[in-house]
Amino acid sequence: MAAEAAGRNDATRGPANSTEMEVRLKEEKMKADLEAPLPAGQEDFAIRCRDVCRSYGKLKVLNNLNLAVPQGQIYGLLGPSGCGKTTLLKCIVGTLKISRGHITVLGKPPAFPGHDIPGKKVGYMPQELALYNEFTISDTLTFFGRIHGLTSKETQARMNFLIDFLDLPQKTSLVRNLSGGQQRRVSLGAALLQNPELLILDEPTVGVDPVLRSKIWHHLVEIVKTGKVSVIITTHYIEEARQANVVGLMRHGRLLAEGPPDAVMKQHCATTLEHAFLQLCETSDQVDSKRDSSSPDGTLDKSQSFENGKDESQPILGVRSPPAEENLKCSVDWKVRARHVLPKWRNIAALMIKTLVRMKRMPGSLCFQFLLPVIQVSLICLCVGGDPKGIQVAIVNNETSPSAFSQSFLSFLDNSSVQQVNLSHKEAFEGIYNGEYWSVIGFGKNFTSYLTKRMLQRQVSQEIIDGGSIHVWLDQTNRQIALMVQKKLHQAFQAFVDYKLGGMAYMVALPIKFEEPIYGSQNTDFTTFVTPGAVLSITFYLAVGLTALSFVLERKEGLLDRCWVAGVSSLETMLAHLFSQLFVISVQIILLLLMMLLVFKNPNEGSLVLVIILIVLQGVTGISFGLVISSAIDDEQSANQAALGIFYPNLILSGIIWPVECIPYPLRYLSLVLPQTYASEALRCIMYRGWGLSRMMVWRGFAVTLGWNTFFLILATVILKLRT
Ligand SMILES: Nc1ncnc2c1ncn2[C@@H]1O[C@H](COP(=O)(O)OP(=O)(O)OP(=O)(O)O)[C@@H](O)[C@H]1O
Repeated sequence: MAAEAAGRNDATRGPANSTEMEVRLKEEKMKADLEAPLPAGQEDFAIRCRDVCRSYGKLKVLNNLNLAVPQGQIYGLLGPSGCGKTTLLKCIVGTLKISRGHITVLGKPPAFPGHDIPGKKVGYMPQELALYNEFTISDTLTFFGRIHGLTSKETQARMNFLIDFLDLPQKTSLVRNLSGGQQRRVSLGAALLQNPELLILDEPTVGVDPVLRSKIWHHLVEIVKTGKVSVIITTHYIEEARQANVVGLMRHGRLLAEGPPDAVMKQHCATTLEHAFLQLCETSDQVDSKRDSSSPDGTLDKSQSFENGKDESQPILGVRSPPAEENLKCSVDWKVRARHVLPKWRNIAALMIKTLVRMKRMPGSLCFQFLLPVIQVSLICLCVGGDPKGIQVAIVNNETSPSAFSQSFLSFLDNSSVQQVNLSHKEAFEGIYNGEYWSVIGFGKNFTSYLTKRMLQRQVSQEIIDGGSIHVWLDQTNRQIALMVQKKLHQAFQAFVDYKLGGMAYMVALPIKFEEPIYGSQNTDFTTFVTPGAVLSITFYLAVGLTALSFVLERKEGLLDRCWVAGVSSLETMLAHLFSQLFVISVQIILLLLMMLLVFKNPNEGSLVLVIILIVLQGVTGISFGLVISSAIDDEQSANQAALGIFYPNLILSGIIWPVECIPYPLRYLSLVLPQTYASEALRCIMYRGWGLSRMMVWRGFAVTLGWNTFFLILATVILKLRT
């Protein structure tokens, strides 16, 4: 149409020049040739694409493309790099959705419920290697065999054949130790494994030596002879496609020509397919430039023509557009639809075994994963929340007598925490200004007599009050140390007056009596507060770390697509990851609890079962959150940034290291909806108050955790589904 339109425009302007005439003649001739009916028996198509469009953002990659792969034949899809071949294959197998048009594969649209495409009817070899590097050849084929539901006997038989046919090394060889060519052959083997009805091979012969290349083509020719297997293959070696029954020449997202290789060469009077293709490209360019120059203003904007989708849509040669009858409405029984949606345990088991085998092959990494939480919780128990030790304080004591009160008082000061250094007034102040001491404690030379007067006389002068006081100058730059020094001084004074006054001590003591605590003990330290929240946080973030990269790497290596084409659904992928990581976090949690309760003697007044369930649920929430990151983000760096970026704000806002009550109000609402705020509180209530699920503060910790869990899992499944 575009060519006709261009022709009409030319006709109004005057006779076309001789080059244009030649182009048009060539075009007409080729059109007539390729529009000739196909030989009998080719009316059945394994694949039909009609007016298929697909864009990446504004880049229109497939442009009203029509293509038909006859049943039981080899179709060679040829075209320069970047013309859209891989995109088309991905649309055919259903890993990419088309923006417009229709595709039928073996009679039904891709991903049609119960059709097994994606599934065992199709063998797909993507352009990327899409192999697990830690697997052996045998593991690889066994994994795909499991997904396709082959018995181990069938898998073994096919494996032996493929190893022999593809000239592969021993089946116990690790994929990562194979050469590039060998790896590609293993990838081809995985596509051929289940004897699929449809083989979709994206450049299977790249990096393969000519002898094996010819062997592969020979095999393809053999398997299509039965008429039951169809093959679509892309290759950069145009000449090898002469062995195909039909070739399609693709450029700029549309098919320039489609037909048997001999016919294509004949009509271009070319001796090779490559020449024929070159000529087609030239003709296409001439038609394009002619169309450009015939636009009203002489400069047709190419992107505009792409946008309206009309000009570019028409193949310059007669590519047979399948009839409209293929707008078939396929109905499907609800049971089949339900089976299609429900996860298959076979696939989940295969994926879980895969993850466990990969873990087994990386024992160092697995041990590290098991030990990391134990190390982290040990560090927290050892280093956070305890009393500072060995704090140097300068003592300026102007009393010299050994029986002086000051000496007695200082003997009650806890020596493990406070290290006393006796100095002169000048040295002590120089030292504290130079940061050598955290405090200066001073006693006047009449401290003993003045303190006695303060204690016993009803009224005393200011001088006596001052002289009978212990003077303390603190370096308040470290609040914890300053608080500790103050606390130790109070304790020492209490012990001193108890010793000096015995039953009369009440006269100088603060009239506040702290009774036995209702919950916890008098000596509860900050570690006790931090540990439960820290345990949840460690479990959550290790689980995020375990999963955040899993899909990112698998997607990048084409493994997700390959599994998806083999019939694995997003939900199955998600559940398999969840279950296999559950194993890892279970071991982590057991080690962590042993360390916390038995080694560091953290108190637990409540149900250990509730404690374990809450920690496991937090781990599962971490896995689910990791799956969200993994499904939404494409590269490792961004996934790492997302996981790390969320770590600090969440830790600070969840009331783990400092009470939520300190958070100013608008921010506190945010804090309360985070996954670990109520959960940490619930864990503290179980462990230190011995509360159970009947208490709101406990059950709401579980409820919030479960809520986040469900939300993350659904979100991850939806994102993964939308992106495949
Ligand atoms: N995920 C993507 N996002 C954006 N653009 C993409 C994406 N994948 C492919 N493209 C672009 O789409 C165009 C077609 O790519 P495609 O991989 O289908 O080409 P191809 O014909 O298979 O090339 P080759 O033979 O080199 O593999 C290219 O311009 C490519 O840059």
